[in-house]
Amino acid sequence: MSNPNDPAQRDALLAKAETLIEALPYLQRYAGRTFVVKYGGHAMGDPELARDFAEDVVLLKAIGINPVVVHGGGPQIGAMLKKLGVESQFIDGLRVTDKATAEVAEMVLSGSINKELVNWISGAGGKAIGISGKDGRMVTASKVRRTKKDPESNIEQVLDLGFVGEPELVDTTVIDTLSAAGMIPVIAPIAAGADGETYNINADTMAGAIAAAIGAARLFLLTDVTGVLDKDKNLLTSLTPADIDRLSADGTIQGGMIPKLETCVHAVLAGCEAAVVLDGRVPHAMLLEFFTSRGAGTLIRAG
Ligand SMILES: Nc1ncnc2c1ncn2[C@@H]1O[C@H](COP(=O)(O)OP(=O)(O)O)[C@@H](O)[C@H]1O
Ligand SMILES: CC(=O)N[C@@H](CCC(=O)OP(=O)(O)O)C(=O)O
Repeated sequence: MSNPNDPAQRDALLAKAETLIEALPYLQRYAGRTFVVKYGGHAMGDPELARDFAEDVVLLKAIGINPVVVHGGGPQIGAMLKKLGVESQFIDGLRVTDKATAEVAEMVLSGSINKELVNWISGAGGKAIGISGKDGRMVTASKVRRTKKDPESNIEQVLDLGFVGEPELVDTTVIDTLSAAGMIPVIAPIAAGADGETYNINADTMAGAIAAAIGAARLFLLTDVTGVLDKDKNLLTSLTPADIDRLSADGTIQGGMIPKLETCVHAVLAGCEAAVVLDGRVPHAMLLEFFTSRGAGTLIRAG
């Protein structure tokens, strides 16, 4: 039992009090606002990290901030496809998705992973509700179109990624209703298109579109690196959309970091105050980033 009168314990308890006081301006500024948090598939493998993450989300809710969780599950979809003997191809960090792959993606994301995360949050004392973009017609997806210049002919080629979608319309009614009722929405990155087809959406893209539609105070993208790194692997602590254009053009940003930063730019240009790419391997990464003045990861602002 903690005893503030015990000189041996006093310093540690005072340090705890100071940490809480350090958080006070942030609590005052962000009470009633929404934070969209993207939890990546890589981070889900570690039960201790999952428990820490769930506790952070529940703590945010308890202090009056509305967390909205969007989850990934790329490695888990990959593992299931492997069991089924299906190989995946990625273009610019996006999984080329035929009809059968879309079915597997929906099963893994909306089924097992979504409910696992709901369970972690319930275990930490929160009331989480698992949904996908299909529920309440929250997200209407459109088919992603990508082009690439053929290096020999210099002709622009259209790449077909199949049922890979991006959020075209976001109706936040379901999120607003759940949040106002004291619940924590946990969202799988699957949505229907206006054509009625099921689309597989990159989880970062889904999170950014939702953050943009809500006008979130923060978009947190938890991943498996310390943040955005330069060519010498040094952490870039803050970036603007112009910096990101430059880093994309010179090849510093690759693979999964491409949709992540495209999403951040989209969100901050649409009114989300700031997006942060941070290391989900660090226990309580989100709380440390937000409630202390030390900050971690890469902060992206409109300019
Ligand atoms: N400039 C960069 N800085 C940091 N990571 C980068 C960069 N360019 C590419 N990456 C890659 O992006 C990965 C993160 O994206 P991704 O694998 O999609 O993560 P998640 O599953 O968390 O969404 C990193 O592990 C790293 O390999
Ligand atoms: C189109 C596309 O690439 N969709 C992703 C959806 C899951 C995801 O984004 O998961 P992570 O955040 O864990 O990578 C996929 O199929 O892997």
